[in-house]
Amino acid sequence: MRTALVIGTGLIGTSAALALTGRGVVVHLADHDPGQARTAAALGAGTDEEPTGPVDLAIIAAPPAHVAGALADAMRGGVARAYLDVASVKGGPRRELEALGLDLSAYIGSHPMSGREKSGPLAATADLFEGRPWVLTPTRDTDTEVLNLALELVSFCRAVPVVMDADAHDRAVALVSHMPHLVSSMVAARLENAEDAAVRLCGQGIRDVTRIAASDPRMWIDILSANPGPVADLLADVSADLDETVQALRALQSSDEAKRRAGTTGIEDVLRRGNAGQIRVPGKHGTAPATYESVVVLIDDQPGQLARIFADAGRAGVNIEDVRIEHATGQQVGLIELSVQPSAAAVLTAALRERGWAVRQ
Ligand SMILES: NC(=O)C1=CN([C@@H]2O[C@H](COP(=O)(O)OP(=O)(O)OC[C@H]3O[C@@H](n4cnc5c(N)ncnc54)[C@H](O)[C@@H]3O)[C@@H](O)[C@H]2O)C=CC1
Ligand SMILES: O=C(O)C(=O)Cc1ccc(O)cc1
Repeated sequence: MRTALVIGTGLIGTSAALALTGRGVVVHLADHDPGQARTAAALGAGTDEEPTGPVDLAIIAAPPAHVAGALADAMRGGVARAYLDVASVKGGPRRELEALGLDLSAYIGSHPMSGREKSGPLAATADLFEGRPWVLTPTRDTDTEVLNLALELVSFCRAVPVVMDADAHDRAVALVSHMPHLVSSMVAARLENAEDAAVRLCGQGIRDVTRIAASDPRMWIDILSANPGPVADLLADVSADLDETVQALRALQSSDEAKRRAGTTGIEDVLRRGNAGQIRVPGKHGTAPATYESVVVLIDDQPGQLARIFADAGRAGVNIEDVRIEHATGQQVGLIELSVQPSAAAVLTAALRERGWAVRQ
């Protein structure tokens, strides 16, 4: 990738632009508020001058509700060879684009799983995405060149590509991002009218739990509006836990010893389930790649091959955690190494063989 256009130069757009500029890519910056693009340019993220011809990759980093419109305008203007968005929700924007009747072979949805509670270019950093998962949601229609440019972007930002189906992504982020965001807001909301004497005692625990509650509500209304069902289902589960925990705590206030014992059991249950969930949270840099298993496939170096293999993996219900592509010099074939969870390796191998792929032993 030599040239890129970032449309929406806030936290995410400017962070990607800084990373790309640092890798020698010529980056053009655009925002519906020209002041934001100017600020990003002043930070060294690129130039706010318009490109003179189509760039290699246009990155749409506007709020989710504006993604389809901004993408459609950019595609109709032919500003790039490939188009990618970074919105936190993937199913809705794709369906909006489909409804607009655009040719989506030059488009790929994506979502860097890294961000901050702050917005705007001044909060941006070149290393924001380092070591973090960056979800790509190619479909069978995605051109291989477009997928390759997206992989290049992820690699330039030193993130880890994870290939997923758009709706599976939306269910996953409901669990690991959207529902926790609301819970964080609800905990923080308890502090609004609390006494100063109490708030002064806040320690690291409540800082951790409430950090993301400082985010811009307008952005989160957009995100939650695009993923309401999965988030509501998860919050209903949290709500059931809350009801049981309230009952257990009330039982602890009882004068009846048996009830108090039941209360202790109830509290212990939620705390132990919390321990069991917490140990599954990967460290900042995700699960170590060493825990993945590789499935290696020989592919023809032809348009659409990569997108097809990812779509077949998605259909088999397997998430690709990482990809490495090796092109055999002078030959029309390449080797693609798909890293997956160990439990998924056999499933993926069988599913790909069934669909005619040359999976290596
Ligand atoms: N904030 C976070 O932690 C993360 C956000 N995202 C996604 O990244 C995207 C951008 O989010 P942030 O950078 O946090 O927001 P931000 O508020 O920092 O920046 C958004 C920028 O887009 C501009 N904009 C709005 N509508 C536009 C349009 N139609 N055309 C051009 N520019 C437009 C705004 O002026 C603003 O400068 C969103 O889709 C969000 O879901 C993804 C991962 C993390
Ligand atoms: O600040 C944090 O820890 C986040 O998790 C931020 C975040 C916000 C929105 C996303 O779509 C992804 C990440």
